[in-house]
Amino acid sequence: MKQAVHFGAGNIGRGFIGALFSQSGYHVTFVDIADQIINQLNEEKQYNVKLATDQQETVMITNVSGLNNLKQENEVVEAIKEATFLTTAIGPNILPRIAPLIAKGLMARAEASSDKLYVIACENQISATDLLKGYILEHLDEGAKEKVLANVAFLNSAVDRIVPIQNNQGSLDVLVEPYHEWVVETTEEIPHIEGMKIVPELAPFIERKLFTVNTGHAVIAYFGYLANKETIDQTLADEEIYNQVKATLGETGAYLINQYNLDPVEHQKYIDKIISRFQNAHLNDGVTRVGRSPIRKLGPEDRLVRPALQAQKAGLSYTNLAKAIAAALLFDYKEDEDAVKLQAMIQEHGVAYALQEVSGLDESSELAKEIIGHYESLKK
Ligand SMILES: NC(=O)C1=CN([C@@H]2O[C@H](COP(=O)(O)OP(=O)(O)OC[C@H]3O[C@@H](n4cnc5c(N)ncnc54)[C@H](O)[C@@H]3O)[C@@H](O)[C@H]2O)C=CC1
Ligand SMILES: O=P(O)(O)OC[C@H]1O[C@](O)(CO)[C@@H](O)[C@@H]1O
Repeated sequence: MKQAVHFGAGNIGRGFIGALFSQSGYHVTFVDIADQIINQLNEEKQYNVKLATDQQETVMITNVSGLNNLKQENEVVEAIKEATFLTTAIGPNILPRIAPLIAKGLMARAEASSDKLYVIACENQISATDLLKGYILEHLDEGAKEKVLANVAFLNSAVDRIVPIQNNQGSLDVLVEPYHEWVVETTEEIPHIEGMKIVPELAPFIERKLFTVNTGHAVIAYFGYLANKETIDQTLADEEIYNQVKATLGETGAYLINQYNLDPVEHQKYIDKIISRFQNAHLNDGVTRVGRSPIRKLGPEDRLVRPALQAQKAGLSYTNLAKAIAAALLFDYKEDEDAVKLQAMIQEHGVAYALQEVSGLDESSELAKEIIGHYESLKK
């Protein structure tokens, strides 16, 4: 049987990427540090993916097992030797931590076989696979690099499926939205995986997705949090926030249409479809999950700051994006490590310092001034 090794047996791992491999006839070895999930995967060897619809259709996912990367290094290396695909859905900040073990696996594989391996990081981050490749190469000497690179293709991708935090402690089952899109960039022929779309150039896809799905989601999460809402769909029922989301996606949309020559009517349909996905009450998706890791989300290349800077560069409006960035700076959720760190930074050094530090925005820039203005009004 064909083999896939997937790092991160969490929501996207089990609910999306691992499920597609299994449905394409692969055995999936999930690699994670969560003992409970790993043990359960090995005992039950299957789980259900449930669609968040009125009917709650269920798909059974079989041919799965698990390994703990902290305790079973050798077994992970062996699994990598046998795999056709190696994927991750673990969070961009975790990629450097798994890179040494992947490097070991790739080295052992290069010694043992010349079969091709496809490595794809499935994270909400532009060029996540390139980042992972960079971290892996740091752990290989020159000779090893050449050997490894001869038979490994590193492919960037964009992943889109909303998988909320699961309220089913002790179960491997995953509730997911019906919609999904997995776009992988390559010009070579690669083994067919159900639901994987191949494109020669990812930039328009990942920017369109990141600056519509993820920007829109972030706007809802941060304004929802400020308005004491619990979930994304509840927040969207608030007319003022709904209009704020539409206005912000109007700004990212104008940039995307201009940058990638998109058809404005088609792009508006894409925005409307995404807003309807956010309105799915079956997902019960918390604003604190979607707003998680605000330092990452306020990064210069991420879903809020990058489109604002790009819109500014193109002479387009970015005022609603600036307002959303201000709302993100007010996300003081105590259980989020990033949020706690960000609030401490703002408290100690002020918001202008945080914008410089986290988003790379100079306090004298037009964007920073506008964000700080909105920040002061929202704080009241
Ligand atoms: N949940 C969603 O709807 C979507 C998530 N994504 C992206 O997918 C990635 C994963 O997100 P989720 O599945 O939601 O997160 P999650 O928290 O459900 O899953 C992450 C998994 O990684 C594991 N993990 C953490 N540190 C590890 C380590 N050092 N070694 C091995 N395993 C480790 C955790 O135990 C957990 O099982 C993120 O980059 C996210 O942005 C992308 C699209 C949709
Ligand atoms: O996973 P991240 O990057 O923390 O962001 C939360 C996000 O997860 C998703 O639910 C799935 O893509 C996004 O739509 C949302 O913006």
